[in-house]
Amino acid sequence: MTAAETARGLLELTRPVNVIAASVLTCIGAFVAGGLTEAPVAVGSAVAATGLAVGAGNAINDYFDREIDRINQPERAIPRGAVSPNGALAFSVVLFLAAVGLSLTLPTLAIAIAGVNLLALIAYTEVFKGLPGIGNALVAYLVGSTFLFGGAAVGELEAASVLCLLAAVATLTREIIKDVEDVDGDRAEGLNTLPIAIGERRALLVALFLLVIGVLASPLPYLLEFFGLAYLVVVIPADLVMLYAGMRSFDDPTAGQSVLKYGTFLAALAFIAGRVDELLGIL
Ligand SMILES: CC(C)=CCC/C(C)=C/CC/C(C)=C/CC/C(C)=C/COC[C@H](O)COP(=O)(O)O
Ligand SMILES: CC(C)=CCC/C(C)=C/CC/C(C)=C/CC/C(C)=C/COP(=O)(O)OP(=O)(O)O
Ligand SMILES: [Mg+2]
Repeated sequence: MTAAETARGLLELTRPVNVIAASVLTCIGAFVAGGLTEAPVAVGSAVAATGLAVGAGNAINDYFDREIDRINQPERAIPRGAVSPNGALAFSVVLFLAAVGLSLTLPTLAIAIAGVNLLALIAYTEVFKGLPGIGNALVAYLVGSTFLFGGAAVGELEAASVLCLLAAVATLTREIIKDVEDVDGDRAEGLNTLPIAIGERRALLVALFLLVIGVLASPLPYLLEFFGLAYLVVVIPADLVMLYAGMRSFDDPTAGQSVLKYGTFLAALAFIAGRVDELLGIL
């Protein structure tokens, strides 16, 4: 294995798209709290801590999942041999320590959120992932908490709390669909995920029900006057993409969860557009 292949493998372990996306969510949490100009250093530290934590969480997840991934995802860095299991674990520890170091420079509430999240990321795969719905709910909380983390970094949580709930519901939906996609490897490893516990179709119905709740609640940031009209202009198409993804998952969970992921990215863009419109009065 060349150094370049190992470096590529280490980068893959972090799932850079998720690292960037989650970091943007933390930045949005600070942005809607009015913090980008008031506390730029704290926002920068929170964004960097989020990215490092997500990279660490993804790397340790692949370390613990290396046997499942030999069935479900053999092309991943550890099963294909690009990174050794111990190398992945050491890499994850370094990222976790860097996230802790940055988090300790933040206000107390942000430190508390980071502490809970970092412990949750370490415990997720070995403790919570195999519990029906519990592991999904923990990942959903972790994604939603990025908004709280960004808001806590600048001391304002009201708007961030609403975004937290919307992101958590959409993530919970996607996590359930992903478990339907992974049912073979998870069953081989003895994991009692939601689709294994209640059946794949019922799990998808639960996921779709949750998604409909989230979509129906999605106008709240506009109705509560956190965001301007531009938010609705962008979030309504995002809602339609997410609903399509939820329904597509019944015949193709792989396609459904992938389309849903990009629907949530469009929803995150709606948060940005809504806040900019609120500040500048564009629409
Ligand atoms: C209804 C409404 C308006 C919902 C808001 C949706 C929203 C903005 C959700 C945020 C989703 C997002 C951009 C998450 C960041 C990326 C991330 C860390 C996702 C969690 O990853 C866990 C996942 O299991 C990893 O699998 P994969 O993505 O396939 O690598
Ligand atoms: C704000 C701070 C300090 C931290 C935030 C941490 C965040 C946003 C975490 C996002 C969720 C995340 C990265 C969870 C890690 C575990 C993980 C990758 C769960 C999904 O993995 P599996 O259930 O094994 O499914 P796959 O490995 O097939 O994707
Ligand atoms: Mg995994």
